[in-house]
Amino acid sequence: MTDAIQARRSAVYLLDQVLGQQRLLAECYAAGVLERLTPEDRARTQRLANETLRNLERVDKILAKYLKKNTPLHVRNALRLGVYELCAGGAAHGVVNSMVNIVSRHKHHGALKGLVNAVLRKVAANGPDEWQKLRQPRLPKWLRGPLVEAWGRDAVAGIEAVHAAPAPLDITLKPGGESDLDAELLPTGSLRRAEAGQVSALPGYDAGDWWVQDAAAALPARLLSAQPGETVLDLCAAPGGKTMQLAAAGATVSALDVSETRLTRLRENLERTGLKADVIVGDALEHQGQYDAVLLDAPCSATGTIRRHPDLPHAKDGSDFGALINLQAQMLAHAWSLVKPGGRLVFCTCSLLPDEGECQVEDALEMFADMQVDQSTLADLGVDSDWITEEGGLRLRPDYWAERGGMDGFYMALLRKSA
Ligand SMILES: C[S@@+](CC[C@H](N)C(=O)[O-])C[C@H]1O[C@@H](n2cnc3c(N)ncnc32)[C@H](O)[C@@H]1O
Repeated sequence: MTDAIQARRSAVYLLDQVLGQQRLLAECYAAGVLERLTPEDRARTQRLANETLRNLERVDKILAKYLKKNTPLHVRNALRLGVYELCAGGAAHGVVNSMVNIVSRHKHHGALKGLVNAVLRKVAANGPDEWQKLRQPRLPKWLRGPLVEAWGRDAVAGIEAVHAAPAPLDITLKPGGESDLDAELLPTGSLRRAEAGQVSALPGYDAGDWWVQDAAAALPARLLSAQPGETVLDLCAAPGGKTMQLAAAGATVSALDVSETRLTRLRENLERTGLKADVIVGDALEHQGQYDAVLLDAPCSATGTIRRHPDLPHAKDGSDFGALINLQAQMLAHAWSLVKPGGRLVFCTCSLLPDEGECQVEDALEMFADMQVDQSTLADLGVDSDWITEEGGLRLRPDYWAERGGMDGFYMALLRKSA
């Protein structure tokens, strides 16, 4: 049994954090804000916060009719959640009572419970019909502009259409692992289930036969094609999806990340799957050594993961992207110094912005005379040839394979060093 009010109260708190404090949901979860909830209530809270944020444009359009601009954020967020639930078919009685209860307990805004009751009753009567007529939610202007410039209006509308629904559950199978998962096998080798459900209850989870990894995110390690016995450095490794692929391929893997907290999750993942890697806490820019192959999954805007993280467009405004682009260029240059002559490097980011993908590789190719793009493993990935870019990398977008459920946005390229 879930505690509906508890989950709703926690979801409103999360909305306050994202829309008031510009905190990402992942930061809230890492800080333990949902720790006291049962697994069921935690899942319900996350779903409510995610879906309200995914549909915020529609929700606010409906609320605008009934609400003054200066309504306090906490009250507005309780109403936002209420509108989402009512328009998604939630039972009016339960939704309205919960939201009135949540606002009535607020130490400053309790007096506004009557407003909440009145607005939500009107929304219960008219909201679901109005909702049907509203347009598909758009990305915010600061992000939509650059994406339209890069990919065109139709592509961006296609990306927004995929963002409108929750992502499917994609799974990477350990070689020889349990495959009785009732899932579709994608041409790229990932398994896909339409609904996530309780991941840890699926067959083979406890035995460590597989891990959750978006189909696009599974491709950089396959592009690198690590061989048994090779020394491979995974430079920004946590929480370890790619580390596990490299280790499962039989490589001798070093997994480095600057975040001790995120590395804890990487260690747990390795333990569950029985895979091995040398785990290093450190700054990628200071690491030294020589490796047969390096995988650099650089920190980025994460704009390719919005359907999984619908909070991102609301918590961010693009002001930190310039610093990330500079950091990626520095990391790529340093990572290149760690590759042995004749060795290779995969550079990748889960971004939709060419500045964090294609442009980085074009700049690096100009800077390093001993760097070439290697396309030899692209044909083995099961991707459409249209997705291969001019410089020989691979561009993936959420609207690709939309009829199958789409994929995360990603860029990746395999770079070979002269012997
Ligand atoms: C895109 S995530 C990596 C995801 C990971 N490769 C996977 O497949 O599970 C980027 C990572 O870069 C790490 N990071 C950021 N700055 C770093 C730095 N200076 N040195 C090392 N790691 C860094 C972050 O902590 C984060 O875990």
